[in-house]
Amino acid sequence: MPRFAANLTMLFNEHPFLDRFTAAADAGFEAVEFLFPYDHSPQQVADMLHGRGLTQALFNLPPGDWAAGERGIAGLPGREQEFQDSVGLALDYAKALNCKTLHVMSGICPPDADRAHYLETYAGNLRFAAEMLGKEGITVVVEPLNNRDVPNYLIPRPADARQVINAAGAGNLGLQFDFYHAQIMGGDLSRSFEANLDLIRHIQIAGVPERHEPTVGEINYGYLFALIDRLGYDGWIGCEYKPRADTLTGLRWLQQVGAQ
Ligand SMILES: O=C(O)[C@@H](O)C(=O)CO
Ligand SMILES: [Mg+2]
Repeated sequence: MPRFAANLTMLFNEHPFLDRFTAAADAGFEAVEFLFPYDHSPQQVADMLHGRGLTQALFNLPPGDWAAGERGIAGLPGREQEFQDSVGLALDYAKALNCKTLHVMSGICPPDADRAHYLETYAGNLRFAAEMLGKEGITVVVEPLNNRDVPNYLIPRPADARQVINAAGAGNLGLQFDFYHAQIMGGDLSRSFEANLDLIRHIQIAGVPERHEPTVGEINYGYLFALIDRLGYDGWIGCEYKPRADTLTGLRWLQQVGAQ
């Protein structure tokens, strides 16, 4: 059965961020992930993580001005210096958390912009990040985001991620395969997962369409978990969903798919 990591951005929101580590450990998780740790010092976050013997599966580089609608800056022409500085900041956290997988968000490409130029920019910045972070044994991942939740995201489909990873051409670049986004962008999940297995370094899950518990909605995760095992993926699977009610009650889905 796959190994699940609690996404602390979405789960355990009953607690302040730093208390979610304890809540996840108490619920039986051995690993966590989250979007951004930057409101707290690396030491504060590391103390909570290591205090409960948890593994940090993944987090994201700074995304630019999130409140203003930015969803990453790595594909935005003219933001290269800011991006390079953000790699250094993320590295400080990754070292403190002993985190070996970091997600670099591409950003949004306005409909009237030169998409090829954005893709070139993203590939160049991914190359930079992969080289700098690779010295610490870190893998850099690209995640396609569906264009209903994030209109005009530069990388909406696994095929777009594959293209830019190939263009960047570094061995420590990979794909973050979020079944929620992949389903919304066309589905065919089993075949798409298998076709991209060579690049997949992290997985995330949620129900579709509401992004609630994996057992709520149109995706048959019991089938997919068996497939994931059969194909030999042994990395973490991030539980990145919005609980319908409280987090602990919602975690009954783990029993329903035979995971615990
Ligand atoms: O799927 C998501 O939304 C996240 O994994 C992410 O990193 C961007 O918001
Ligand atoms: Mg995701």
